[in-house]
Amino acid sequence: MARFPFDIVAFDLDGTLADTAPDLTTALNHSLAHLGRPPVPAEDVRHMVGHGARALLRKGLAATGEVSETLIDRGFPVFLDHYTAHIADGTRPFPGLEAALDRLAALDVRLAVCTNKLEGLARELIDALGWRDRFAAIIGGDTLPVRKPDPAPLFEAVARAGGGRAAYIGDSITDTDTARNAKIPCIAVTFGFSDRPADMLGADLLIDHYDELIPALERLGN
Ligand SMILES: O=C(O)COP(=O)(O)O
Ligand SMILES: [Mg+2]
Repeated sequence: MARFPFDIVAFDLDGTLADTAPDLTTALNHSLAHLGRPPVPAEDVRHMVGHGARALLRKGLAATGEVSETLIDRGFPVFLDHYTAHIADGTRPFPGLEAALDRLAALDVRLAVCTNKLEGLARELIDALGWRDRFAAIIGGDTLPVRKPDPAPLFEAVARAGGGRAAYIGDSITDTDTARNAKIPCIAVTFGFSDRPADMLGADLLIDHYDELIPALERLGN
């Protein structure tokens, strides 16, 4: 049998590995309520995720009134406290994900996470989902001085996972831009948080379900 074409598969986190929208929505609305703002519907919050927690709060404020750095500074610790305490209450892996990760591990493929979530939150979530041993590297939005779509975090994830031929899996334009900037092949999931259709993201391939991941990687690498 031909060797699997990738040594490392790196994944975005929110909207790619897990549907984190329920807990992000609850924490965002908790911090908005603290600032006297009405809640934002979960369906809108999905499209606000991908640039980190402060950006999420900024978008939540913009959707409900004025935005200022003072308000963000006041709301941010409230958001973080709530989110940390409830990080996996309603967050679930996307269907078929864990079976696909098992199959990749059995093929000796190393796995990494490259997210714009704060690294500490990403690690908390990965632990809470029982995934600590699955990932050889976890790079967050604050791990380096730059974050996605700068290619450096993805390069760092690949390097910390031991280096080699890599592919990146994501759900947003930030992810496909990151992969293009890094010249790393990219698969976009169609079930994530993107507000634009997945076929507009410029990914090399799309998958509608994690059952399609391994065949897609084989096609991408050959
Ligand atoms: O917005 C965030 O907190 C991170 O989102 P990401 O995991 O899709 O990079
Ligand atoms: Mg994402």
